[in-house]
Amino acid sequence: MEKQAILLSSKLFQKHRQVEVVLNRSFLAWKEIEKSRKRSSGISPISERVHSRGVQVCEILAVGKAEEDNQDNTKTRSQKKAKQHSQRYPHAFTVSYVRRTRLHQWRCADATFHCASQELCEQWIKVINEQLSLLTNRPKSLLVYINPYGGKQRGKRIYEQKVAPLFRRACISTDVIVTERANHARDHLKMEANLDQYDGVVCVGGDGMFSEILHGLVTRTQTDRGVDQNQPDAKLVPCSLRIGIIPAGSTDCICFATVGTNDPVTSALHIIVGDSQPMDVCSVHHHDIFLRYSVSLLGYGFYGDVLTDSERKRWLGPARYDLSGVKTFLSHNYYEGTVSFLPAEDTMGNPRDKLQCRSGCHVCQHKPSLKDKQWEMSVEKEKTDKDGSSWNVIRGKFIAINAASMSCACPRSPKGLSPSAHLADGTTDLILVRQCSRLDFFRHLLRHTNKDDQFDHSFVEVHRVRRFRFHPQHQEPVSLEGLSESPKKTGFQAICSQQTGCNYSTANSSWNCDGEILPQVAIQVSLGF
Ligand SMILES: Nc1ncnc2c1ncn2[C@@H]1O[C@H](COP(=O)(O)OP(=O)(O)OP(=O)(O)O)[C@@H](O)[C@H]1O
Repeated sequence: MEKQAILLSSKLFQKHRQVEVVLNRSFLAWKEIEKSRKRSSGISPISERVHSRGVQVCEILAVGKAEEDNQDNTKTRSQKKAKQHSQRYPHAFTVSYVRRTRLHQWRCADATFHCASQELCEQWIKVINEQLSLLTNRPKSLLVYINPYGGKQRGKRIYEQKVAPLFRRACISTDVIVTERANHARDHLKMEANLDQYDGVVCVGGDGMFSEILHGLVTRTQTDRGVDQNQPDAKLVPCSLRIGIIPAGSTDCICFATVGTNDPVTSALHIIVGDSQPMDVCSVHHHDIFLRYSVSLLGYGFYGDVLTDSERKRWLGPARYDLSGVKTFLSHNYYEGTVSFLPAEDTMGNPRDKLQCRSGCHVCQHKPSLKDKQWEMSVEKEKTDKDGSSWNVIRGKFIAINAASMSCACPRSPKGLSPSAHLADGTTDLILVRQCSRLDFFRHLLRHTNKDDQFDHSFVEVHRVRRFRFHPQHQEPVSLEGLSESPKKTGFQAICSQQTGCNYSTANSSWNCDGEILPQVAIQVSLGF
């Protein structure tokens, strides 16, 4: 590897120990040199034990003058020594940086260095700041939406106590909006927010809140660029702003699948250092009318029923999912319909290859370009128009039909619904669970929590697809009014019961679209970007 030129190197003090601190363009390293006498075979040579530490410049959050420590906390001998040193060398700077702890968790650590002179201290601060200013992917200004009612209703506290101090430390300016109603953030993003002044949007909440913000931002981008969302074949224009998630919901599945944990501090640090992860967005239509976007799970049958039931138990908090899960499992409903899908034949991975999608994933990086996709789309249309041969059609009775555009891992199911699903390869994993015994379905569900292959059952099949459609066997009541509006969270049954002449049939389930219930059962789904 090419050795980088040293930008600055000095002998400084960290606590009472002397350290050699070296900075190059990508790394800040400090090494402590401790002299100790070792006795061996009668002679006493002086040996040097070297402890070295370091941090990549891209993981330094901030550098600044160290705050004076006026507290009298000198109890031990080493604390006394450190205090004497800091009095002798009062000019000090603190580097705040990312420290990786257990399993994907990040913490903010501080290293304070005492300098022999004020000039040297200021030089260090200046040179490190110059290097930080070269990192152009870092946000400087963020628009933050907090859902005060998500999860255990701790969103505001989590933001103020754990996140805001880190943003301040990293000199990120923020405009904070605490939402006052459902869809407040979506509507604000769609119509009011002056997006030019921000580098990103932060969502403090759960998956439902993320979905709101995604809809606001994607819709605003399409409207500004004249894209008709009602066209299932329309190529969506990617959003220029990134969305950061501070988990404060009940499941936080999207945060868990992208970061590997649902920890607010870790997420805040990823946002500060400018990490980003592209994400596939599915558009869901009903007879050429746009319904919603989805980035994680579209689930009909089991997961649709769990959500419908759990929405009536919101007062129970996150525990509602467990209760509704057990109730739905015991009901053991299955639903008849036809699933048609266009397999993703040109993708490098498959749903059972046990490859986990991570940041910089090579499968996502080899996703076909927009140009290839446009070509593929016209071929696909020709084939479909002539004989429909490129679409696979499956009719049957299903306990669950799930489309996972990401693993959908969460603390309840660390592997997720589709452990090898990719975040940005332009596909979704379509999982069909056919009618089976309650015991078999239980075995399948159990495999989401252990190492066994959850697709290795005769009644389960999985396909990596670019598009799919579903038609229920039983006619659904039709009301096209207000379809493209976000559905209320009261469920399909409740929506129907409010409409005269609408006869809901329990022969149909409803779609759970990233934690929201869709008002229609027959849907077409295509990958958007
Ligand atoms: N001020 C508010 N009052 C009531 N509802 C709100 C408010 N702000 C946002 N919401 C709605 O609350 C719903 C749930 O929020 P959120 O996703 O943050 O929490 P959750 O449902 O507990 O978590 P998860 O989605 O991870 O299960 C969202 O659909 C969002 O539209």
